[in-house]
Amino acid sequence: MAYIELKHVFKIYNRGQNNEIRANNDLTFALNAGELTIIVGESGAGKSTLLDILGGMDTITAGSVRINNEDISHYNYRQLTAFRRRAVGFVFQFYNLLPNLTARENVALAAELVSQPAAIDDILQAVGLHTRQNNFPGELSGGEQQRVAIARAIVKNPALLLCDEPTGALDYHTGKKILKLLQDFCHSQNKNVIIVTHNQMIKPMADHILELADGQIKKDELNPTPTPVEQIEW
Ligand SMILES: Nc1ncnc2c1ncn2[C@@H]1O[C@H](COP(=O)(O)OP(=O)(O)OP(=O)(O)O)[C@@H](O)[C@H]1O
Repeated sequence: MAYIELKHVFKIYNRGQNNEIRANNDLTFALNAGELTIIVGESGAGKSTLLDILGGMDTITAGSVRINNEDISHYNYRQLTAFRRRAVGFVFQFYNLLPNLTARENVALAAELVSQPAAIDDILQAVGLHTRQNNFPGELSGGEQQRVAIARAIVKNPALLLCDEPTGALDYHTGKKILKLLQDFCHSQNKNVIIVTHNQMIKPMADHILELADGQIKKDELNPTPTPVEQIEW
């Protein structure tokens, strides 16, 4: 069953003017429940715009966006905020942690947003941060900070986890560990994980691959046998 369904989605900046930009230009696709999806494409292809739309952080110019049978395309600001809190976790390239809160406090704050969060101790353990939970972000390495960011996103137990270049600021080995965490979260808990990346080499880890160019879908492929992250080299 489709968990996400987009039909003829347009996101147009400066509509009708001669400098009109079609960041998303007629996107139609469906993602099944429980899929790890990788979205690749050149800079400016419209990947971040699409991720923002899927996460209810941006509105569309035309078309429809259904997520888990909710049509979010006509939601107002308040409805989108409620949708984001309830259903979506975000992981960004530069972590976006609150610097004056410890790792544990960053995660605890996110847990307060939802009615049924996961246990904070279990999540910190799962991302391997239980021994560093009382450290502030500035005292942690890039990889550790990204693990806090993932813990903060998954403690909400979101059905949909959106990741924008989650390994962009990390070295090869640390990046690989982060991707493994994301793949495990998706497959062990049957969650929907979407990763935007410039790295074409990690496509084999995905169940579903979307390639964007000039705001359009150039390829929409299913991968019935995703490769475990530890077996991928790049
Ligand atoms: N707020 C905005 N106003 C005008 N144009 C915008 C705005 N946001 C994005 N764009 C344009 O929309 C297009 C798609 O941008 P987007 O950030 O989605 O691309 P991307 O594939 O994520 O690129 P990158 O890999 O460089 O992050 C680009 O041409 C960008 O300049």
